[in-house]
Amino acid sequence: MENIYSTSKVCPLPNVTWNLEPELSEILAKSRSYKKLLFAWESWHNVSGVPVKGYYSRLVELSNQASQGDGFNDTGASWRSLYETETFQEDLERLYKTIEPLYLNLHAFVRRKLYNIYGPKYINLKGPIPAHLLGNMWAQLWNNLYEMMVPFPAKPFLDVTDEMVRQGYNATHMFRVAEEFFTSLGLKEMPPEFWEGSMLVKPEDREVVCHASAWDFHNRRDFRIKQCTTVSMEDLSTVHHEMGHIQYYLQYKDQPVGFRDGANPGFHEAIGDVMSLSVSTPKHLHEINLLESVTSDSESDLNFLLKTALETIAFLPFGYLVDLWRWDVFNGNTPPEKYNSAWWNLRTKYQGICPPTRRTEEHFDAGAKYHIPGNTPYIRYFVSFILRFQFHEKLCEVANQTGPLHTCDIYRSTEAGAILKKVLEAGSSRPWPDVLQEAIGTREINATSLLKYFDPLTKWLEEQTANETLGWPDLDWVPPVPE
Ligand SMILES: O=C(CCC(O)(O)[C@H](Cc1ccccc1)NC(=O)c1ccccc1)N[C@@H](Cc1c[nH]c2ccccc12)C(=O)O
Ligand SMILES: [Zn+2]
Repeated sequence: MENIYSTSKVCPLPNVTWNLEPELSEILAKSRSYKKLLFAWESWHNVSGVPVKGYYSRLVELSNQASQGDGFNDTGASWRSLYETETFQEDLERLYKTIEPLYLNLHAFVRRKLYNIYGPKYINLKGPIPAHLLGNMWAQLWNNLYEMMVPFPAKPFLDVTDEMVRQGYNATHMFRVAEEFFTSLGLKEMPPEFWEGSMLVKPEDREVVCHASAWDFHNRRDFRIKQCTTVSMEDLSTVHHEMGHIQYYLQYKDQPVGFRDGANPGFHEAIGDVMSLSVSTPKHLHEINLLESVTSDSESDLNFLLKTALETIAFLPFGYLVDLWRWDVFNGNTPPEKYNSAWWNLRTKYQGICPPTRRTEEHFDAGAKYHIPGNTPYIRYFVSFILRFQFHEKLCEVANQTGPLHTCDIYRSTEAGAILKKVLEAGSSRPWPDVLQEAIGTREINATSLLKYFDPLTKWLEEQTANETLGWPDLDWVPPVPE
């Protein structure tokens, strides 16, 4: 299934082939042509999803057998057990409810902006947003819409992709920049084996799994990243994300092998992204010469907060629903003949999006997202996106970063690095609530820090959407298919 996903191609013309990376992702990110976006979206979902459906239902059977052999009811139960919390699913629902109001405001704001671009034919101001218009193949990150909805365009533009290209950035340099951020905190540098063994760009001569990943070879020396890096700000974030995994590996490499894991899977996913919260600030981008001028006033702050919300708040419903769908598949509530309707029910219920064209049970749209054919759990990202802000708040405090949380940059703070180092070297040797308590003074994962971070934006978004319909009461609306 991973091979089908990684080698699927769309051929719009006889001698033109589009892979997911980079061609199709770039179209979803940059095109504003409704029809071109629809072609790319529908082609990818058909070519990558449909062929894996049969294999997937077989994987569910085999995986459940293995999990039952381990004493679990099904694979979903096995995956959830890693969080060692009896009330895990209730905790998640409560977490989601605390951030849902902010998501609804962001959704209404973005829908109105898309209405101004695509018009009433394709955007229903009381309905879900067509899934192919959000700048990302899965509508999971909306950062590529930022340039179309900058609140105060007169301020410096915060996506530094063009500047990175202009300065001749390449993949290796992006990884060096990320490494330098980690070492500035007193954390470890990448060992020589990392630079020798990693695959940082898509090779010309062979098919590879382009979905980024970080690997521990369990010999306490070899740690590698495989990433088809392109020069963009979005990929700079992924570089930090992957290097966060390597830093965790490096810090816990002397633990017994059974403890060489994150305190829980959400911890492993959060480390690199905590760095990104500092790196993406205008102040930091200016410091590393990617942003010519930096203005610190409330309008610039709102520009930055909106961009960050498009990369984090927008993700939360998707981060939540993927395993809501999968847990029901593993426990039998969702049989193969309901895979696609169950997927789209959740996609509309939580994300407020709809398929841009009719989807049937002939299709398997969950299979068009790496982690399904790759059989990689997903709730870890939802947990990490919340946890990231709790770490950020604490690290900013110890870094003596006064001022609003969203302007904080922990760069060069060895005090902040020391807090993180203790978390990382513990690996999974102690229960995660103990590790969290020792690091930031609370035993629970909660959205308080996240809501505090976005507070200025929340108020502004509420004003902006005062006359909008929040949510998508026209639940069953779908856009017309363009002639
Ligand atoms: O999938 C990834 C990054 C890939 C990974 O680093 O999480 C990778 C996935 C993977 C797992 C297992 C086999 C192959 C790939 N996970 C790891 O490399 C990894 C490393 C150590 C421990 C656990 C996982 N991100 C998710 C969520 C995400 C989207 N945008 C983001 C921005 C920042 C952080 C995460 C995301 C996604 O793309 O949908
Ligand atoms: Zn990851």
